[in-house]
Amino acid sequence: MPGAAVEIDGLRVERGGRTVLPGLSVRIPAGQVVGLLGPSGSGKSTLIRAVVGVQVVAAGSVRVLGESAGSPVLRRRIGYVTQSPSVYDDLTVRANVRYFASILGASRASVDEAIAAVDLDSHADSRVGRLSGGQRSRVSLACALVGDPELLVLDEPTVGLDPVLRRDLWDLFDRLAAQGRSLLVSSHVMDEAARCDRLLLLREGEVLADATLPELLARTGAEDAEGAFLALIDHAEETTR
Ligand SMILES: Nc1ncnc2c1ncn2[C@@H]1O[C@H](COP(=O)(O)OP(=O)(O)OP(=O)(O)O)[C@@H](O)[C@H]1O
Repeated sequence: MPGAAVEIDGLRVERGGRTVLPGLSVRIPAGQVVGLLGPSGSGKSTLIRAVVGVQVVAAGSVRVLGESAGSPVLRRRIGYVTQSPSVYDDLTVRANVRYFASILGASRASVDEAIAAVDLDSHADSRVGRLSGGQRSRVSLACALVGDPELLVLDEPTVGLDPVLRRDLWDLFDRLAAQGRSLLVSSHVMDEAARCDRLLLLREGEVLADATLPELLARTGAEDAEGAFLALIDHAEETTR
């Protein structure tokens, strides 16, 4: 197994007076696409926030690329895309990506590369406020890619995208991983599990499974990711009853 991009030990997070992550420990390998899956409210976004260093943590440690999560030196090494696109509506696609490039000290050429990577060349000079929801999320992704990050953390990047765009984005994730980058991608679209090198299934803030899809299928006897996850969740509920 390759080195770790993220190492989490005993992570406890409380939000709104509730314990959301009670004591999570996990290791996310480098150079792979790791899918973070789980029911709504299971803590995926909270875990992602802890990895990028924007979540108040009650206990435990989160190490990212060998540094403490949230450390300023990580800012240039991590690309983070939140669930709602964080881009400027009144600027063009190119101006948005250029803005992030200038913050990160990235080259002009990398602006065009990032726009091409998300297949928005033909909209580079359109104002973001005039784009569709799926196009806006791709602008966000281009802004995250432009700094050439070692770790990309993407919270539901394919929501609202049609099947062709979803496939194209997963192809892009594969290419980025093949270049040695690490990706942590949350999703609740189960067929996307098949595109991940490794899966992390959360349930109620705990890791229910941390395995490859073939391992999960072998363990549960299910035919697909959805069947495997349902079997694991049913099993977990039976044992806690
Ligand atoms: N800002 C907040 N304040 C208080 N509690 C929150 C806040 N955001 C999320 N929570 C709670 O934390 C828990 C985990 O939420 P989180 O957003 O991490 O789940 P998720 O798995 O990403 O869900 P989804 O798939 O619906 O986005 C939920 O019970 C939620 O109610």
